[in-house]
Amino acid sequence: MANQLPSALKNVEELKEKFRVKKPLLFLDFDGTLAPIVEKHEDAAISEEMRDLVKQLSQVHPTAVVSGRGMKDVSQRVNLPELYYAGSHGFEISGPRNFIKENDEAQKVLPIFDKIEPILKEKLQDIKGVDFERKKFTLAIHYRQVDESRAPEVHNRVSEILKDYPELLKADGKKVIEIRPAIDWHKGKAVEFLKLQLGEKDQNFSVYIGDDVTDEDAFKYIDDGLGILVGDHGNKTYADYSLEDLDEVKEFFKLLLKN
Ligand SMILES: O=P(O)(O)OC[C@H]1O[C@H](O[C@H]2O[C@H](CO)[C@@H](O)[C@H](O)[C@H]2O)[C@H](O)[C@@H](O)[C@@H]1O
Repeated sequence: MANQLPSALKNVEELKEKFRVKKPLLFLDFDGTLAPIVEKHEDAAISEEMRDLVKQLSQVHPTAVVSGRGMKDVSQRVNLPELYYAGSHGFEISGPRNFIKENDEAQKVLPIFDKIEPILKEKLQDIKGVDFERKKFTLAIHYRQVDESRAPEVHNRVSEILKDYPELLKADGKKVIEIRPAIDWHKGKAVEFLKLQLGEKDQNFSVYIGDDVTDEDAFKYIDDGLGILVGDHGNKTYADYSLEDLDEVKEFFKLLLKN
């Protein structure tokens, strides 16, 4: 059981009771929550069953997907055009009827990403298995396929280069380093923004489901709802409940859909 948190499955009736008082808005992370973690980031996929459950849920409760992936990438993988999507850890947001919102301050940092990407690639080229994933507003350096003994070297080399770029900061995820604009914006703030698009002011209750340390920004930030941690990322969590894995996520969705 993740982090000794109470199980969202075992407490589902209590949660549904809360939903009767205030209408829930659902915020769902992608990798590790809707799609299983796999070796190569480009192979991640949502199952038909999970997609169908998210579709059904979104017809009952306003739903958004909040991901570290690029916005286009995650929206294509989920492939439910009726949903809102926050990509690049919330720096880019899209929604139905061509809704687009990008973080203006982060736009200014884009040329620095263009500059630093080849430098990092050159510095890390001798470490077998390092893989880059450029999103519009963030750059991921994956090391899932790097020999474990060399992972600290990847971190150290990236930190060393970033010392010259105060406009960027280094964050960690599951076997990935995420380079982000050094701006006070994250998944939690993206959720606050999305609440205004999806719900009515002060009338809703936010439910955020995620598995990674970057989801903690949302767990911490949401003050009118609850967080559900999938699995265990090994760090302190601000979530309120847990689900063990994707099978439990599906089970939880099925119970939410039951009258
Ligand atoms: O916020 P999320 O939707 O959970 O995205 C977080 C990162 O997920 C992806 O990387 C992770 O999943 C990969 C596929 O399972 C895995 O190979 C990798 O080790 C994980 O870190 C994605 O590639 C990143 O861009 C996201 O930021």
